[in-house]
Amino acid sequence: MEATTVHRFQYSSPWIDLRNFEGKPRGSLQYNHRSKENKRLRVLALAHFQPDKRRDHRQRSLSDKNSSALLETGSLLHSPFDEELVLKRKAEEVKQYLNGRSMYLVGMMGSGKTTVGKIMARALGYTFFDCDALIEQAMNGTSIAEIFEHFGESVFREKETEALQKLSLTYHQVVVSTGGGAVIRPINWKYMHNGISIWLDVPLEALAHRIAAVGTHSRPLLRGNDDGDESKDAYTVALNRLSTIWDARGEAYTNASARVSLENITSKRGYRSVSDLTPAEIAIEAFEQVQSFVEKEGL
Ligand SMILES: Nc1ncnc2c1ncn2[C@@H]1O[C@H](COP(=O)(O)OP(=O)(O)O)[C@@H](O)[C@H]1O
Ligand SMILES: O=C(O)C1=C[C@@H](OP(=O)(O)O)[C@@H](O)[C@H](O)C1
Repeated sequence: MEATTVHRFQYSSPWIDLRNFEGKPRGSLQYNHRSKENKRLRVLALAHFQPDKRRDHRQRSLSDKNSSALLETGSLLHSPFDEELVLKRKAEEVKQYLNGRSMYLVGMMGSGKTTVGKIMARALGYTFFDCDALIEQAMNGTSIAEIFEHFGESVFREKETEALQKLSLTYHQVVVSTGGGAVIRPINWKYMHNGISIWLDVPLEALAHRIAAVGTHSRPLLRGNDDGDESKDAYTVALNRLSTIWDARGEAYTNASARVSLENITSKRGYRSVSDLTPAEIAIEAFEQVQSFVEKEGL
C-alpha cells in the first residue's frame, strides 16, 4: 500500500493520523509541484554555469592542491545551488533502482537521521516519517522523555517495534528516521530489511557537540546522571554517555544495507572537519551508497 493513498495508521490502540507527518503535498497536486520543480531546476542549472555563482558561500577549508583536483573531477559542490541540483539528479538516478522500496535511516542519537531523512524524502518525492514522532502520537502525545520516565524503556521499545512493523508492512516509498536504539532488537531489522537501511556513521565527538548545542531534553538516555556529572560541561557529559551507548550497540549498526561515513565524505571532499559537511551533501552520499548497494544486490 502506498503512503499516498493511506492517511491513517492504526496502532494497537489509537489511530495515528499520518497527515501530520507527511512532508509534502500529494496526489493531483504532485503534477504541478513537479513541473514547478523542473522549472526551478532549470533556473538553478543556469545559475550554476554563471562564473560568479560558482563561488563557495561557506568558505570551505580546502588546500589549493585538493581544491584544484576536486574542481577538475567535478566532485566539489560549490554552493547550495549545486547541492540542490546534484541532489535532485542523484535522487532521480537512484529512484530507478528502488522499485518503490522504502529507506530506513539508522544511527546514533543526533547523527542527523531526521535532518538528512527529510532532505532525501523531498528529493525522491517520498513521504517522510519520524519513528519517535509516531510513537508519541500513539501514546496520545506523550513525549519520548515522559514515556521513558513513566512507563520505562521496555514499553518504549515495544512501541518502536510496533511502529516499524506497521511502517514496513503497510507502506512503500517512505523515508523513515528511526530512533538511535532501533538497531538493538533483531526483529526491527527484519522489518527494516523490507526496505533499504542506511547507517549515518558520525564520529562521537561531532555528535557530542551537536547534543551539547541542542540539549538532552528529548533524549532521556543522554541525560547526565552519573556521579560527578554535575561538575562536567555539557559536551563532556554527552561524550561520556554516547561512548557507553556506542560500546553496547556500535556493532549493531553494521547490519545496515549501506553505510554513510561522514569521515569518508570529509576526506573525499578535502574538507577539514565533518562539521563542514552540509546535510544535503550527506544526503547525496546516502543516495550514492544506496545505489552501490542495490547494484551489488543485482549481481
Ligand atoms: N550535517 C549536520 N551538521 C550540523 N548539524 C547537524 C547536521 N545534521 C543534523 N544536525 C543537527 O544535529 C541535531 C540532531 O539532528 P537530528 O536530525 O535530529 O538527528 P537524529 O534524528 O539522528 O537524532 C539537530 O540540532 C540538527 O540540526
Ligand atoms: O538511542 C536511543 O536509544 C534513543 C534515541 C532517540 O532517537 P534519536 O536517535 O532520534 O535521538 C529516541 O528514540 C530515544 O530517546 C532512544
